[in-house]
Amino acid sequence: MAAAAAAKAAVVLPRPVTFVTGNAKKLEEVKAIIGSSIPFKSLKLDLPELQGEPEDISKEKARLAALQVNGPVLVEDTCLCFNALKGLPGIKWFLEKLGHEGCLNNLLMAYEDKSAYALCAFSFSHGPGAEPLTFLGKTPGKIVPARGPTDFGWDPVFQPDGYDQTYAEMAKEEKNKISHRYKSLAMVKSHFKEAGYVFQTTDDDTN
Ligand SMILES: O=c1[nH]c(=O)c2ncn([C@@H]3O[C@H](COP(=O)(O)OP(=O)(O)OP(=O)(O)O)[C@@H](O)[C@H]3O)c2[nH]1
Ligand SMILES: [Mg+2]
Repeated sequence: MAAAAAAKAAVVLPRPVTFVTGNAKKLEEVKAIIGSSIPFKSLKLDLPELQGEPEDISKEKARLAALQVNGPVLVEDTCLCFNALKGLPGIKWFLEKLGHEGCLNNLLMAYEDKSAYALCAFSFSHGPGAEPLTFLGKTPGKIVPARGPTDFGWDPVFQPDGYDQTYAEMAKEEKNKISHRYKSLAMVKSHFKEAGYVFQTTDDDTN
């Protein structure tokens, strides 16, 4: 077969990827982890809080975001899952309504098993109508009484396995080397590297 025929044609995308999120803390971490490896900009949109399995929620978020952006998008859905509760509670309303003690500690009072995992599902869609690709990153740990700064969700009550500190107590750079988000984005970055996407940019695409 001729080399030219064997070479994979580059997929051309109409603009840089838009990372769609309504969560400023997620965005901070995503910027730090992605660095300059993927050309992206961010857009603050509050997408609907869907219910279901994390992978399905993430894909549906990507479909909705691609329609709104009319171009390639990255979204993520993150959940904190308790093994004693078969992966629940997952969703953010538990934390928002009940707080760290009420929700995440008291909920586990009846169980000896305090083990949990943080799960991040990034989805990438080429654009409206394209089937999203999903990348799952998981960090195992346990639920502990809150320790450390309280500026990001359940970080103070999640202590990753192999560490004495909660996510909240760790330096950001340390969390970003082991987190669910880091692991999921490592797969996203590999995908982009292998796919070799070519981005066409317009004047509207500057941050
Ligand atoms: O302590 C934390 N450490 C983290 O690393 C982390 N990542 C997400 N979260 C929280 O978990 C829920 C996810 O819900 P979620 O994925 O739907 O996000 P969101 O609605 O805030 O933003 P988005 O959906 O617009 O992207 C929200 O309450 C987030 O604040 C985290 N909390
Ligand atoms: Mg959300």
